Order: sequence, then C-alpha cells, then structure tokens
Amino acid sequence: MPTLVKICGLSTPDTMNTALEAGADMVGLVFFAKSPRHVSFEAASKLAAIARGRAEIVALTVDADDEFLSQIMEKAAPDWLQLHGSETPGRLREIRTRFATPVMKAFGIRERGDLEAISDYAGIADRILFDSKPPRDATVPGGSGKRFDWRLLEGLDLHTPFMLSGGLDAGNVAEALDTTGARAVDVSSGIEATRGVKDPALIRRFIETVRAFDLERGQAK
Ligand SMILES: O=C(O)c1ccccc1N[C@@H]1O[C@H](COP(=O)(O)O)[C@@H](O)[C@H]1O
Repeated sequence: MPTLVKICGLSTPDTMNTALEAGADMVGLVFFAKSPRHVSFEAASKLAAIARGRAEIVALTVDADDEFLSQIMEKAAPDWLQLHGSETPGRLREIRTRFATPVMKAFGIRERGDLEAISDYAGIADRILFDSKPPRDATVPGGSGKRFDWRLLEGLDLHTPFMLSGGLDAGNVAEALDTTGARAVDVSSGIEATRGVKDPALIRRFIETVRAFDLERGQAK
C-alpha cells in the first residue's frame, strides 16, 4: 500500500488543484479563525466542490462546538473531521455519533509521556495524528512547522491507524517515514512559501518525494 499523503491548509482553488493533480490522498481545510490558513464557510464550500471524489476532504477544527461542526458539515460535507484541540474521548464519541463522520484525533508530542493519553481514545478515534507539542501559550495549537523526536514512535503498538505530522517537508519526509514506519503523513508549513501561503512547487515536490520513497520500498501504487 502506498503512503497516504494529506496536504493540509489549502485555501485557494489553484493550490487545491495542484495538490489533487499531484496525487494527494487527503486535503485539509482549516476551520480555526486564529490560523493563517483559516477558510470561511463560503470558500470551504467551493474548495470542497473541487476536491470531492478526487481526494478525501478533511475539516480541521479546534474544540469546535456542535453548531460550528454542523455548519462545516452543511457547507463542506467533509469525509473526515480532524480534531486538533483538547477534545476528550467522550466528546469524540459524541461527535462521531452526531455527525456520522470518521474522526482523526491529534496529539502533541514532546516526550514519551505524551503518548500515554492515546490509549483512552482506542476504539473511539478512527485515526491518531501525531504532531509536535505546541508551547503552553501558543495561540494556534498546530501547523507550526516544528518536528518532534520521531524516535519516540519507534516500537509503538497502536491498534489504530496513525498519521505523522509536524515539521515535515520534502527534505525530511523520507527519514521520517523510515524512522517511524508511518504509512500516512500530513504536511502544511513545509509546503509554504511564507506562513499560510502554499507553494505549488513545494506541494509537488513533497508528494513526489513520498512516492519515490514508496517506489524504493516496493510500496508504490
Ligand atoms: O494548519 C494550521 O494552521 C493548524 C491550526 C490549528 C491546528 C492544527 C493546524 N495544522 C496541523 O498541524 C499539523 C502540523 O503542521 P505543520 O506541517 O508542522 O505545519 C498538521 O497536522 C496540520 O494539519
């Protein structure tokens, strides 16, 4: 199976098309006003229409309430919800039931102890997402372009599929895949010219690099 690639924080039709044409498996729309990648419901609806049927659409939220999630479902009808806040296992269960959409729960990792909470989400989260841990006073809890020590994931025995993120780019993604054994990766900052502004050439290079890694490992499509 080829590595699953998620391109996150797309906010223009051009970069959305670039990601899709380059072969992204998942495309992420950020619904968090403090993020430089935040999209309005109107923009999201147009971007989702471009992506539908070509890649899975992921809506990223941070501690969103039901009203906000309902708006996202109505306007963008995502295939996945990415929950990047401090959502509890109970809240995840509620969201899955109410919105009948798979959920990907993000965990910020800095040290081994940060992995402990994950077992509480077993059988509830459809996928676990590993990101670097944001500083306590961060206004945006992700998309920082910072990596964490990937060796912390070595030998991890998760019974839930996981995705690796946090500071990935074309220059380090092969090493990240090799170290962690991840079968899915997510990138945002590493494909940007400046914070929040995607660079089509970097999007293509990132996906090409992952596909080359897959070819080398005999995992290509
Ligand atoms: O992208 C954002 O602005 C964002 C905002 C709030 C929470 C998470 C966000 N992005 C996610 O963060 C990780 C790491 O991204 P990066 O490649 O290090 O920039 C990734 O999962 C994004 O989906």
